[in-house]
Amino acid sequence: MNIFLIGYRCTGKTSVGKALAGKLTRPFIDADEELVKKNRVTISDMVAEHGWEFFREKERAVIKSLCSLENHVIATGGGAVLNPDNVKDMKETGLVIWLKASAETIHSRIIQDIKTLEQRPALTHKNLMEEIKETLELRNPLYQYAADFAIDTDLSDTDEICNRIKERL
Ligand SMILES: Nc1ncnc2c1ncn2[C@@H]1O[C@H](COP(=O)(O)OP(=O)(O)O)[C@@H](O)[C@H]1O
Ligand SMILES: O=C(O)C1=C[C@@H](OP(=O)(O)O)[C@@H](O)[C@H](O)C1
Ligand SMILES: [Mg+2]
Repeated sequence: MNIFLIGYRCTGKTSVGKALAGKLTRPFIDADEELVKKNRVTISDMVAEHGWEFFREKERAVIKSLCSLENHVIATGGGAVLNPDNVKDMKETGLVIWLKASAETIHSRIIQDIKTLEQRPALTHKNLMEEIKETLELRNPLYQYAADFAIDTDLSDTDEICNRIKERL
């Protein structure tokens, strides 16, 4: 079984995934890193040039191929659950863990993370806090449906989050 990490931007899927894979001595793969390597373009440039629909098609291709792996820890991008085929494949081939955080926590991590510029182009025309709240409201039912269980990340560091995940495995 693979372990898939899902959740909104900056809930820690990439950082927790890496650390968890280390602790479980399993290989780690980040779907966004794969997409960038395969297409040789940053997410921001891809979306600026071709739009979100194009990005979602590339993301689907990556997730589909990662679902054929075994025993990997796989960090997805925050919007992977928008495609029901991704959700179906992840549920069939692994355990799906939802990392959660409040809109305030997400906002503060997004504006502080150096990778935001290349990796997290705006999803809407709203200001960042409104975008987060509105998008969370739309996506929360999708994360909920996809996930086997959820972990709150607001008050814990990566190490604590890994330990809490390990307790649930
Ligand atoms: N539990 C946490 N506590 C504090 N900062 C965190 C935590 N998890 C992630 N971060 C920070 O948030 C930013 C985004 O983390 P990342 O792992 O890339 O999230 P995601 O892959 O979900 O977008 C990084 O700057 C990271 O250091
Ligand atoms: O929430 C989203 O729609 C996205 C999240 C990003 O990944 P992270 O969740 O790792 O930031 C990246 O896949 C892309 O910018 C789209
Ligand atoms: Mg990530």
